Amino acid sequence: MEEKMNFHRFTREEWQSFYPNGVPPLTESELMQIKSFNDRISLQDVQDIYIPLTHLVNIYMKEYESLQLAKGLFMQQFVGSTPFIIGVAGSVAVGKSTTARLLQMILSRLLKKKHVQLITTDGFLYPTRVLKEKGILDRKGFPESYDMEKLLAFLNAVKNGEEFIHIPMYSHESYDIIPDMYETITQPDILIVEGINVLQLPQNQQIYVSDFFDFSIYVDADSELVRKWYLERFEALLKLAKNDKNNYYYGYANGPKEEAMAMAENVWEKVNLKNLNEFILPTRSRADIVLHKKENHKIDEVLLRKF
Ligand SMILES: Nc1ncnc2c1ncn2[C@@H]1O[C@H](COP(=O)(O)OP(=O)(O)OP(=O)(O)O)[C@@H](O)[C@H]1O
Ligand SMILES: CC(C)(CO)[C@@H](O)C(=O)NCCC(=O)O
Repeated sequence: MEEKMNFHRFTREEWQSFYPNGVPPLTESELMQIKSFNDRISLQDVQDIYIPLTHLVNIYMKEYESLQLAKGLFMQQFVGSTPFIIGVAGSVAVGKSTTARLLQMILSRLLKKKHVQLITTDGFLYPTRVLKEKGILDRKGFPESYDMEKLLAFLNAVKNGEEFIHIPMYSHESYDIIPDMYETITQPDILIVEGINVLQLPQNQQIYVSDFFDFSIYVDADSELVRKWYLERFEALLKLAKNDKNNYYYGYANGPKEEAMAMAENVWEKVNLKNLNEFILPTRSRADIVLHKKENHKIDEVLLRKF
């Protein structure tokens, strides 16, 4: 593929050999902690893929800190430390939040002094009420469904070291922004920002979201596989919805299964696959790292951007 000329391409074995030892493996309790948030995660991936990846992130961080210091010296000014921001992009249901959580856990463990926080851009979606007013309820996840000004202001506040920043929260269960509930970001050293839109170009703004990123990862897989993961996750959501009247899928969960699955297949095709092809996939070449997955979420290839 043309775009991939901009990348060094490594097999899993090659990538793993870049950091084969020199780091103590994760302890049993740390591995259990990882399993506890998703028991399907391959611990081999953690060791083979994520540990070398966090070391690469550390290299980028050291470079970033030294540039910040040199700029301060040049300006003859004290410049406090500025948070390092990592973007995690990719399709709906490709596994961005799982990757982002793994990265957060491993970075916190390897860099014990660093305060690592994680957010998703889902919180910056317009609430359903506003999407309806704008007539774009069926465009959820597309660029116009996000309050990009708010996301940019948030990233700016993080970089400027604001003490407490409150951001809205999104619920996959209610399929909406949760009213009056906020997440608080408290001066992290590293902030991981996960979302389908993190590498997208601006709609009307002067700056890009990615201008705030110091490192970025694109989680990639064949769209047929992602479709399968989307439908599997939907099935799991349906089970949870069965006895929960407040769940958006309550009606579907208690109706014929084929109807519910046909609806999800249609949403995949008309919304999420379309969004992937039109707006998400074209951002892949902007990432510093591409993690390519095959069946069972197994990472078979890692791409590192050349320049
Ligand atoms: N490494 C992994 N091993 C096994 N299962 C995984 C892995 N990563 C993700 N999954 C599963 O794939 C599905 C999608 O993952 P996840 O919710 O992390 O995706 P996402 O990209 O964050 O989705 P969205 O954009 O909709 O929030 C989930 O059912 C999750 O449990
Ligand atoms: C919230 C997003 C946009 C991204 O996480 C996605 O999960 C979503 O809800 N997409 C809209 C179509 C759907 O219901 O899957």
